[in-house]
Amino acid sequence: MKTLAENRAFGGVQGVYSHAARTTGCDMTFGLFLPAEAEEGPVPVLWFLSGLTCTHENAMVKAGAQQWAAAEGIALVFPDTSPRGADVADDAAYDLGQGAGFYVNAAQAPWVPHFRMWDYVTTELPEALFKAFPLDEGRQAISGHSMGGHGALTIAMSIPGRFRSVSAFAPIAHPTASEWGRKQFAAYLGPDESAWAAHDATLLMRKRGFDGPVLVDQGSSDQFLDLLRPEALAEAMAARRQEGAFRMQRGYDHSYFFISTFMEEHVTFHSRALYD
Ligand SMILES: N[C@@H](CCC(=O)N[C@@H](CS)C(=O)NCC(=O)O)C(=O)O
Repeated sequence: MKTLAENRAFGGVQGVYSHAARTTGCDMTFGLFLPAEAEEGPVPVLWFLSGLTCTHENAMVKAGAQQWAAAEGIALVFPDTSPRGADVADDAAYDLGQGAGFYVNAAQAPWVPHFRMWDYVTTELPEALFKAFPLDEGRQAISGHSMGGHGALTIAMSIPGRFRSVSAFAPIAHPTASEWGRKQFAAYLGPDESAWAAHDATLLMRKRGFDGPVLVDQGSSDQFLDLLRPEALAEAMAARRQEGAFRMQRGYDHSYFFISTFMEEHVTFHSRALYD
């Protein structure tokens, strides 16, 4: 584990670290905010998965989460969104390849050797984090934006018991019925659509839901609404009688101005579950 930066923030430390990852076969960089309480012992942790074109850095510098996490004594993890490097496959489009890992394990060329973001985020990074930092493995929550909201929802529903709460900002809510999903699943997972269902938040909500509270915020002026398909997830939550809330926020778009506006509510939402 290499320390790239550590800055004092809100009484805690905002760090950036990198490590050689076996799942993705390349060096991976992540951000980790530790609140002051981490000096005394393990603290609860909130994962934040980012969207298309993002690195570990976007949410770390633009979401404004640290002040609220510091107030609640919660750590924040900001993973990267894909493997990276000159020898890692890429695509000219912004929504495929580097910066667009979609939190899946690729099953076909040219993505197979490196694009294993599901394994990286659910297995390898947690192992590395809980070994190296004072984080409480028994108190985890997860959130994310857009492609990262898709990642947060699908991971939370697929690993019952790991996360106490899940939230999302403008998630890609029904990727098997959207070009933000069909294109990438065809590329990474292959043409057999039966393999795609495990990575669709709406389908997972219909099938099993989440054993804990769910909070989804969506801007009504989001420029990507037709690709995100929030109504499908809202319908699935209602049909399942899922604990939680789906909120349309009038006039907000897809940007980090929207995310930072509602970040305090998301952190306190998770804090209630983490300290329950
Ligand atoms: N219009 C963008 C679409 C990508 C986009 O809006 N990405 C969102 C997540 S889906 C984001 O967080 N971008 C980085 C940022 O705003 O810092 C593009 O074509 O590059």
